[in-house]
Amino acid sequence: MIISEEHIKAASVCVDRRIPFALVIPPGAMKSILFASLSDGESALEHGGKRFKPGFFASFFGDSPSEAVYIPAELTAGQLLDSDFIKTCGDMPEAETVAVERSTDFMKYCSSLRELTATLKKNHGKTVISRLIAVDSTIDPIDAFRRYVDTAPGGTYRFVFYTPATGLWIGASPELLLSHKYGSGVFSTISLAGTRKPSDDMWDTKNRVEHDYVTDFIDFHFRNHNLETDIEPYSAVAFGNIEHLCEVISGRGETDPISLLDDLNPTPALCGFPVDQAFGNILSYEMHDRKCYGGMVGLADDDGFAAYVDLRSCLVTPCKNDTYRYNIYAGGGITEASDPLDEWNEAAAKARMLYRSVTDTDADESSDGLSFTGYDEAYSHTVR
Ligand SMILES: C=C(O[C@@H]1C=C(C(=O)O)C=C[C@H]1O)C(=O)O
Repeated sequence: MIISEEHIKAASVCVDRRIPFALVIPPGAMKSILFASLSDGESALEHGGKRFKPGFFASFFGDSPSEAVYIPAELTAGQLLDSDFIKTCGDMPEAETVAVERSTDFMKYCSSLRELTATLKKNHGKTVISRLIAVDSTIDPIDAFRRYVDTAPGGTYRFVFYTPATGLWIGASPELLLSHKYGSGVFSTISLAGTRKPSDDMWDTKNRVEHDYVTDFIDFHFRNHNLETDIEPYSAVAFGNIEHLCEVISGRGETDPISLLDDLNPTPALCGFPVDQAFGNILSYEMHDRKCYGGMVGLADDDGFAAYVDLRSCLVTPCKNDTYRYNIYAGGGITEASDPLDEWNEAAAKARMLYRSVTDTDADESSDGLSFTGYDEAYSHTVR
């Protein structure tokens, strides 16, 4: 089992006692890594701001690395499972993040997207708009994470973490934002945007246009940091019943890695282009606060760091009667060529695996109007 019983129990103690923690499985890893700490609010960056401190870090959408929350590996699983030790820890603060929000309304989403596409027909560019899918479930969050890990691709960065500032998040990110070994002169990332069914053998123009905004943006910032960019040929990355258009990108040279990360975050894969226009559109047309969705999550050690985009993720809030509210966030790139129903269904397809993990139903069978209904028919029109 990728997550040991000990880590599952230790993570459950952290959830119950609101102890800041992260349980992480990096891409390709066969074992989970646990971080837990009683200290809260410490900066994730070392003095001088040029490196991350060893540990787990996460940030809100649009925040810079210096604002990231930080969890060092201070407490061991053994300590967390020692009830005498836990008694000495006292009570930790409640999460500051109240997450009991409603799912995005289909009609409002469609009218919003119609307005946005009309604006983009004039101004051009791309904006990523997300949906919120809120679902109540009696499935315990650590169990939901275990179920998600069982189904999410092994190439994803799988995480569950809690801090009072962010609340409790579960995710499986297919998107590397930046990895770097200090002093190596190599910076790695991917351009991941464009979504289709695996059965399709073509990437249509809309997907290519959406994708190229991301590649051009990364290439621009790499060059701006005097890095020599190398872009590998297009590939397809599978995520459940969809796949994404991907280019692996590396940059060679020397630059301040934290400042490069700051410039890349968020890329047009989660925000859009031009950046200011996209931020403005998100504020105007999206109907919820993204919180950590679209921010970053990552790991650092003494040698370097790897930061991923916080996506295919949800915020979990404990509710009454042993139920939990799972707020799943999922979106897609909107251009002047977007059709609202297709985009609605594409976001649903991205959320589907997580939805299944946090509930016992398949989304298609759910009767709560969260609507994955019509996915197959509508989606087949999107992807040509
Ligand atoms: C915005 C999301 O995914 C991003 C958007 C994609 C797209 O628009 O095709 C594809 C992969 C991700 O970069 C999400 O999962 O919520």
